[in-house]
Amino acid sequence: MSAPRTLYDKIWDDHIVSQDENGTCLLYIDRHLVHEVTSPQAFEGLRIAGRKVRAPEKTLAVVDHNVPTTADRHEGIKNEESRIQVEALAQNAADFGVEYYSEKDVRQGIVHIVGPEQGFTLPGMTIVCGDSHTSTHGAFGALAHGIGTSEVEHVLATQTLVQKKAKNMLVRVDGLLPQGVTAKDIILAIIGEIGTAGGTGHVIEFAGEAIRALSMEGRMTICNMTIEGGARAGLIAPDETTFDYIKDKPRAPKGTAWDMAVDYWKTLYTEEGAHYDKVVVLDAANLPPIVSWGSSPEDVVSVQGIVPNPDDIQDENKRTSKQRALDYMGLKAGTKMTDITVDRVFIGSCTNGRIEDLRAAAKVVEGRKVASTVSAMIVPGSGIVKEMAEAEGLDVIFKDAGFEWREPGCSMCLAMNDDRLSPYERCASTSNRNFEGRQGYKGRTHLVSPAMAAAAAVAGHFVDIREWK
Ligand SMILES: CC(C)[C@H](C(=O)O)[C@@H](O)C(=O)O
Ligand code: SF4
Repeated sequence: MSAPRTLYDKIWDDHIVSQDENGTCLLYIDRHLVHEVTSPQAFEGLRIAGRKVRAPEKTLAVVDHNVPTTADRHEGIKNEESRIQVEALAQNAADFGVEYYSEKDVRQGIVHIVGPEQGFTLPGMTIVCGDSHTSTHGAFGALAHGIGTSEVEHVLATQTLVQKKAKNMLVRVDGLLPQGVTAKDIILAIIGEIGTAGGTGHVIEFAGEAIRALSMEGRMTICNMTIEGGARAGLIAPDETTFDYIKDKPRAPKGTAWDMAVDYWKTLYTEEGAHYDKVVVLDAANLPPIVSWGSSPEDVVSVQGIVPNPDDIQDENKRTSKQRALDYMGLKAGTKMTDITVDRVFIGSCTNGRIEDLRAAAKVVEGRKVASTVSAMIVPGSGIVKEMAEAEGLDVIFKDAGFEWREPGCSMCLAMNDDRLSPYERCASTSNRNFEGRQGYKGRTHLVSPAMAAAAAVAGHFVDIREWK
């Protein structure tokens, strides 16, 4: 009998085209997502070599990073650099016969929100994109990770990728989340515990009662940020929640193909006794809402906590780097997190720009007003999310409260379009990265859940959402 296998082992084994003596494999790639930032040279490479895209039907292109999020974008993109990148993708998609969602298409949005929404992302698949947050798709029990531009070219040309297998890591989250605590808090707490290098060389499978209880949106939030914990990819075994989400999505299998697919998807779980190289266990029932205080996603504390004191750190390098983070963030050790005021609030990104995130934020702000000291914006992750939200009247709730209601895109998650922080502005953000300059030169980012961001917008400072009435 063969040794029990993990979910990762199974998907890996199912996609091996060939294998070297040193273990390097050629993997078959089921789905390739493409955006405007990391694809221009890849398409250019094909052009120069006179090659075609091997499997256009397994490739989907969408613009997200550079598109403006203001309503007037439909009249054309004013920023020259952005316009050139967006036009290049449109041209490349047309030239190579790849399906493309432009900023005028309701299906357009952040690539990692679009894939699942269209049923392009399915369990058991290998999925790549020239983007680190491709790990998001692991929520469906797909092996999904980011690749570099030369690999984008390789996948476009061959529909395969050269890979070495990573190790297996398990993160088990037991118990159930308390009221007000979300998937975002789980993943921030995990990264706080394992550090940004904690998952290096591993694929993390998330399991346990708390993960099972999450919606697909919550699972995507968790897998999205796996990459911030250093792992190659994140995985969650598919179950009824997954199948319910996928059913009837535009590209999902239909009829008997659906039944056959579900039968296969049900085999995608880790077998009893399978080996993990590393195991981390967390208790969801004791988790508080989390806020990041520094310039790394591992710099996190409970909203009831204080800004930590770097002097307490033994390791000199670490002490210096955390002191630098405090200086950058303009914070003093010992400050209560709830005393920190914010200037901006950004609700969106591939971490938290889905319908459930907007519902959670709307629930918090309904009938209230954004503080006069705060400027706040909601950026739906896709045109479909925007449409759904508007059908439910969420846009009205947000606009009445004083939020800006924008068009879909990466927006202020990264300073690659017009949405950005000014120097020293402090932002409660539902995105995934808080590096120096991430949201704009000298901007200060605090990572939080959508409900926490919404509450900060109203209060003007961080508040414990568990006490929100
Ligand atoms: C621009 C892109 C290559 C980048 C990534 O790979 O993640 C971006 O999406 C990000 O979040 O920093
Ligand atoms: S929303 Fe942010 S993290 Fe996601 S793909 Fe866009 S820039 Fe990257």
